[in-house]
Amino acid sequence: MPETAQRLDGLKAAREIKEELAERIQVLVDEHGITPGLGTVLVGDDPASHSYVGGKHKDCAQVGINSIRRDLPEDISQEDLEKVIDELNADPATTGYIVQLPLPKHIDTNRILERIAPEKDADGLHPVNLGRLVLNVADAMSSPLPCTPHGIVQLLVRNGISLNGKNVLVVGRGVTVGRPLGLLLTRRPINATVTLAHTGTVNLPELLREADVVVAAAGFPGMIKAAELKPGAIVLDVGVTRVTDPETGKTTLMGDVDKDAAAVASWISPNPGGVGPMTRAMLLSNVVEAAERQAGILVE
Ligand SMILES: Nc1nc(=O)c2c([nH]1)NC[C@@H]1CN(c3ccc(C(=O)N[C@@H](CCC(=O)O)C(=O)O)cc3)C=[N+]21
Repeated sequence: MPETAQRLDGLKAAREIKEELAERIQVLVDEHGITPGLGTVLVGDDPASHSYVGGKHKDCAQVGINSIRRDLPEDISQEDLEKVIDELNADPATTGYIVQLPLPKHIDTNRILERIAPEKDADGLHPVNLGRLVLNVADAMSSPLPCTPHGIVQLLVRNGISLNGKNVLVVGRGVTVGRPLGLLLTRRPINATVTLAHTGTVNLPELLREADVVVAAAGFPGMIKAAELKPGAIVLDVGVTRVTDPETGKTTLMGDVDKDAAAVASWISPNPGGVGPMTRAMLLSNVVEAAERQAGILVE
């Protein structure tokens, strides 16, 4: 099928955002003597997690953010991991940091995430920061936004797309994407009408037919088919699943949206090259913003 949809190019938008951040970092360094630092906490040796964390440090080097990397053994105890969190909370060189998810099964993830100092939460996933989003008081002055939802908004805005009054179907209720995205898109002035679908949803085909915008964040490769979309829909493909070909042993990344959707949609985010790079750009943005708050640049 011919591809008619315009591309929501995440690599291009992320490049623009990184250029803007590099200028703000220069101001922080020159005028305030602060070099922002991003810390990553990585437990175990999952290859996908290693590749993501490696990408984040490469991004940091490009824009002038220092990298603080804590790679820890798979069998680390809850107590020892909490000690690392406490160290990063106390380390002035670490402006913001993330704990790469998923953590091993023996670790209580929520207890770890709650221990991160909210002002150093680069993911925007600390209960205090998610709470500010629920209360609709999250802004650059006070707290970070979750990276993937914020990246999706930026990708649309930077392509001149407004969601005002549009029917947005979010497929997936995960804590990093679906749930906070619903909160973000229903704020003024974004003003979207959001439906949050999940594995318990019984009428997904009907919801898809009505949706002006579809955000697929379910983690089931190829689950959204071209024929199910409303013609002209705007499609954001967030899901990433690593699929290994049993014959060649080669691993490829697959999104939640069928490739043929590009013949039906008006706009589509490629995967890879769409929302993923935007998530990383927003992580950098959260670190720079945290440093600006610390420098007193962002005050009311
Ligand atoms: N605390 C925490 N924060 C996260 O933000 C977080 C996490 N844990 N755990 C895993 C997921 C996944 N995630 C991605 C980010 C960028 C790409 C990305 O940039 N992908 C490239 C392709 C990269 C490749 O080839 O591997 C692309 O879409 O073009 C993908 C996935 C962040 N996550």
